[in-house]
Amino acid sequence: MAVVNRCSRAATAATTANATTAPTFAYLIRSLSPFSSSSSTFDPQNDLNNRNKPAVLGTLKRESKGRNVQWVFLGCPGVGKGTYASRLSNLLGVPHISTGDLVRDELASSGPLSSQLKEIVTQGKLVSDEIIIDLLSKRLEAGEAKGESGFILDGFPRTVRQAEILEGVTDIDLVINLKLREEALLAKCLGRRICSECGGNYNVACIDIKAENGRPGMYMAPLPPPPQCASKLITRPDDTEEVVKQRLRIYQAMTRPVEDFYRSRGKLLEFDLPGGIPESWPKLLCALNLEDREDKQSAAA
Ligand SMILES: Nc1ncnc2c1ncn2[C@@H]1O[C@H](COP(=O)(O)OP(=O)(O)O)[C@@H](O)[C@H]1O
Repeated sequence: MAVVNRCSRAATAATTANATTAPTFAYLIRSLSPFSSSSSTFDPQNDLNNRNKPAVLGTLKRESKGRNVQWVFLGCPGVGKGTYASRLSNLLGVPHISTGDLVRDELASSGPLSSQLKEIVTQGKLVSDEIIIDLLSKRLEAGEAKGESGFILDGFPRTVRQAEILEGVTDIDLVINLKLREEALLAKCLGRRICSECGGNYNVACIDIKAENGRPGMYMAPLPPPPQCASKLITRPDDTEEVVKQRLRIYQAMTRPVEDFYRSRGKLLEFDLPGGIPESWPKLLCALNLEDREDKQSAAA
């Protein structure tokens, strides 16, 4: 995918050379104990003037200090964090790091943590901050060794403590808070399918919410697998109705406060998904002042 910087704001960080390194394992672990307080970049005047707009979109150049973007995706289970984080990662050339994927990789590896994690994940609970930071640190460290810089985090931070630890070790430029109507979230989770062979993500749910009481309708087409994956689809064990409802409750209790954490620092970009990918992707790019030339060309073809 080709990226064009339309207004020189969000994309600036993506196109400049690497100047700082990703947080390292040692940094993150050191910050765990004793518990470190956050290094706030809160600017009350800026925040007051930009109630609905993250200050960071206007000041990204200064905050990014010439390195690749360090963005975070927030949002309820099923909202589509993985889909949009992965698209942006391709567009901006930075790694998409999903802590959910790290947990699932660890589960699949049958390592020492595996059985402990299985119990937690299948109950829809959160893994401890210590374990998740350990997994994330190892992933960042491996990426650093390969020359990666910047990241789009998906699924981290999920608690205020995780956000504070992250804040203590590196600057997050922007936090994209994806939002979707509640009635669509459960259906989207239950419709998720993964190809057991290639790892591709699909969704068999067709969301068709009718307009009602002045509220507009919403349509999200399924994302069907290609024929070669159709017979190899699996469902995540934590995508059952009972577990998804539990994950949604935990999101409200543990992760909702993370939105306030970043809102108060002027870093939160609220994005209401208007529908499926064809509608939402161009609007998200527009909100980020980015343009996907290849996407436009293929749409025009
Ligand atoms: N930052 C985190 N902190 C604690 N647990 C996590 C974190 N990220 C992932 N997990 C664990 O992995 C599971 C799957 O995460 P993820 O794929 O991000 O799911 P979701 O679809 O709920 O966003 C979570 O329910 C939780 O058990």
